[in-house]
Amino acid sequence: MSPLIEFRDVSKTFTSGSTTVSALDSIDLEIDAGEIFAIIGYSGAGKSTLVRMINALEGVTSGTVTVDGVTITERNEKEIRRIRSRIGMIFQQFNLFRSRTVFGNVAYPLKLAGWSKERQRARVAELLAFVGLTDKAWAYPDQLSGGQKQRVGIARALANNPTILLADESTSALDPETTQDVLRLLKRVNSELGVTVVVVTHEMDVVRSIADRVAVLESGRLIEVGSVFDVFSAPRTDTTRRFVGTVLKNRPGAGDVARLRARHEGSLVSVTIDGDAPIGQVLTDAVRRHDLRFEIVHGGIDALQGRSFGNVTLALSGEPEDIEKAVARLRAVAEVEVLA
Ligand SMILES: Nc1ncnc2c1ncn2[C@@H]1O[C@H](COP(=O)(O)OP(=O)(O)OP(=O)(O)O)[C@@H](O)[C@H]1O
Repeated sequence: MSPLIEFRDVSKTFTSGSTTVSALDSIDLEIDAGEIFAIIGYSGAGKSTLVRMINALEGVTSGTVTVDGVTITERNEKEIRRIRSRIGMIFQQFNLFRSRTVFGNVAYPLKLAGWSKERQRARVAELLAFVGLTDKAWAYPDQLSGGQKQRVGIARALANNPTILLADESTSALDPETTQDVLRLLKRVNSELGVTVVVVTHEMDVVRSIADRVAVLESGRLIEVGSVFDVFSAPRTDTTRRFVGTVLKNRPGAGDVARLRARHEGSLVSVTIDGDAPIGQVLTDAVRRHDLRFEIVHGGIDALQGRSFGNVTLALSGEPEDIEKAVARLRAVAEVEVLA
């Protein structure tokens, strides 16, 4: 099956006066129908530029972008408008019309598409029920909380039954609890309506909460792409490791190791937990068989896409050969590193 969204060797440069900025550099990326795909990167990495190419709000300098089999970078305005009508978008600042009610905001794209008043009413009622805002139909945006405003944004973006929803930093203006509410709603948009969702964010917690796959952008280049589990459990670049470190307790850094060494006797051993490896059982056996003691001194275990994942650092003390044997047994079930 061909991907729903495909970037082939896409580059983008912005030129103003004598300065040229490379916003995107040779991007190859595929997003499949039905997935929740996240694009993460620091400010200026090129995330917005990339996502805005999907609905042709941004053009390419070179390369091609194909959406549902149509190479939009080669199409005229009229054809682009037709494709755009199948793509919804939500924004960090919600972009609602302040002078229109919630009903008026959600009905707006339907009005533009020439729907009758009666059909508009029925569709808006359905959308407001879906996002849980039926009782706010006649409120104005200024009377709503940030989370409610984003729900209106989502209802409006869904009005024309899009196949793709683009969410550009859609929770960045919200507190953590409201963020989770909105992310749960986006998950329902994906699972109940079958909409492919592309989320742009600088927060790894958003990626962990919602995405199936993630791409990491740095200075306009795609440095990593994979399932959320794979990227979190085995990040291949320092930038990705830093992002992962913001939500998961990782292997201790150099400063942590020095501190741990000063406070604990024995060997420091870092064990990566992935799935249901019987780490506890191996440790209990080792303690029983050899004269060994252990202390858990750093780390934590979390759930990631339904699997346990994390890292714990143990201080193992006892005879060196017994520690070696215990480490060998741990190595049989997990990734283990003896910290220098
Ligand atoms: N219209 C423009 N004119 C000139 N430069 C631009 C324009 N749009 C983006 N850029 C530059 O392109 C680079 C990528 O910007 P982009 O907004 O895509 O990054 P981002 O990862 O979305 O960042 P942020 O999280 O801060 O929004 C930046 O260096 C930015 O300054």
